[in-house]
Amino acid sequence: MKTFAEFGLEPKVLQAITELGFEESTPIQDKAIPVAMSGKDMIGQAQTGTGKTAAFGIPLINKIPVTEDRIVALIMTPTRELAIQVADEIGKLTRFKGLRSLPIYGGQEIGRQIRALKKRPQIIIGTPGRLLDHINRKTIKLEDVKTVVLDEADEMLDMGFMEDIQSILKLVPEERQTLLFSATMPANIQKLAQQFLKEPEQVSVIPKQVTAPSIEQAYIEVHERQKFEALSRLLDMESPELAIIFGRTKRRVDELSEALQKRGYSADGLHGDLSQNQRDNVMRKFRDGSIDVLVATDVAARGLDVSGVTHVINFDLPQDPESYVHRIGRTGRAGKEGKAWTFVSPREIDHLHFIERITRQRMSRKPLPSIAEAIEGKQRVTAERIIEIVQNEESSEYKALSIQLLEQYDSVQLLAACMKMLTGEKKDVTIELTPEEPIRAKKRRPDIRSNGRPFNRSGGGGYRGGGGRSGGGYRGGNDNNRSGGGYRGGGRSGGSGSGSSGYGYKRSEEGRSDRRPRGSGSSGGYSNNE
Ligand SMILES: Nc1ncnc2c1ncn2[C@@H]1O[C@H](COP(=O)(O)OP(=O)(O)OP(=O)(O)O)[C@@H](O)[C@H]1O
Ligand SMILES: [Mg+2]
Repeated sequence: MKTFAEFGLEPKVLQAITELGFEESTPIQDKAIPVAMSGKDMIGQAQTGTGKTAAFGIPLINKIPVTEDRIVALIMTPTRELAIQVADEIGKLTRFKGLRSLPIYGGQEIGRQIRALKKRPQIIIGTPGRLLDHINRKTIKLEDVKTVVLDEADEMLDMGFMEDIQSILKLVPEERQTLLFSATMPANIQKLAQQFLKEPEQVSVIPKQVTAPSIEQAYIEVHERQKFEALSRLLDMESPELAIIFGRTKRRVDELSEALQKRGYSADGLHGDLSQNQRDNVMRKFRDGSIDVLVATDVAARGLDVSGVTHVINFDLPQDPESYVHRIGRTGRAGKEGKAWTFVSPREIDHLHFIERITRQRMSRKPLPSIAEAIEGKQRVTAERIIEIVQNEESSEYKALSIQLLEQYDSVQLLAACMKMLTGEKKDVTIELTPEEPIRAKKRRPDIRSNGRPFNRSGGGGYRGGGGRSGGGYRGGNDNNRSGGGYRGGGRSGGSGSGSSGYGYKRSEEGRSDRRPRGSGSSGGYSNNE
């Protein structure tokens, strides 16, 4: 691991990194920053939550002169939320240097974006659809772009953005640097790379398995109709700080978040059919902790970095191994620990094993949490809250009455009554979810097993072959909608337990801004929200 000072970055960029609290570079940053600074094209792959954004962001910001007043860098992301989050991180990194960056995504009023573009940002972070819209309106010109980053390139392909990306890149001068990043690199990514990258250097930090080691993975075999009960017991037993629950379809997400609310959980849903305002709100509430359960489709699977996400629950089994890897990667980020639970119906068990094979990672089989475990979990949380109040001495105004009560009643009984009140009884409402079809095991190509390389990076012969999406309803329920979504004002931030892993994630306390929603990103860059 290096300190950032060793890369030969501008002092103002270094200062911003220090401000963010990054003390050492992560392994992918170690490898990718020098390559990016050399001007070469690059394919960068590393596990979820290992700092790929800064790996491309830092060299990008370092190389743009402050005097520049044209769009010289373009970053593309598959979803709106990700565009906003990346713009926020870029904004923070350029805080002292004072470059201007702007997120451009569907769902936000275009006039507002046009006005913001008049301030001459040097860096645009956008979703392909809306970018094209601006290009067609001539409100964005790409003739001066010198660096292009495709974040989550494989997902953009999967979402059918290939043509859009082609049209966009045709307008970018050949003389440019192109960087492509993702945690997963299915073989078809080579097609994109061949077309758009020039002799790219492959930079990857993939140890044995593609999922981050900090994530504990388990599954529960459960019938479709028992899933909700299983979920509510699991939530009680585990009492996550923040949890993301993935459902297969928009309807599922709507029903599930409503059902959770009815049962008294503080949950809300996110999917591509919500208005941008709604999406904004949900993300903001989740980031600042005013809801602690986010129910989402795969629209939230990629790239989102919300600190404090301790649990990911796959209420429905994901369609493919990549989706699994990215979904569970919303936890266990920046060296923190996380837990991933996956529900699988008996008929889907083959598909689960298929995912295990491709990710080269076993999930441990767990029984359905019992009612007793659920109750115990809830009581534990109550006890922790009580102890916290005791330790912080926050209850002195209750002392006089407490003494009186203790004179009359048994102390254990009193405390038990307090705990009962605090824990709250579960609201007894019947929940009926529309059942989802089980996922059928995907047709496997014979070369997958013989080749055995998860997320083959070397082209040819790997999982998914070169052929892009397989047809026939595979990924049918996915709703990553092309126009992306909007969450204004950034607020992502992830502190890591400093030095928790000795793996390059040290982050000093000053630099942490955990779960504090930020306003307009940072002073240097401007973001779209004002
Ligand atoms: N050198 C560093 N030290 C400490 N924390 C870091 C460092 N670099 C990045 N981080 C933090 O780690 C978290 C994850 O980073 P990032 O979102 O870039 O991950 P990623 O590799 O892009 O993951 P994904 O594959 O899910 O998109 C962020 O909160 C980021 O601020
Ligand atoms: Mg990322």
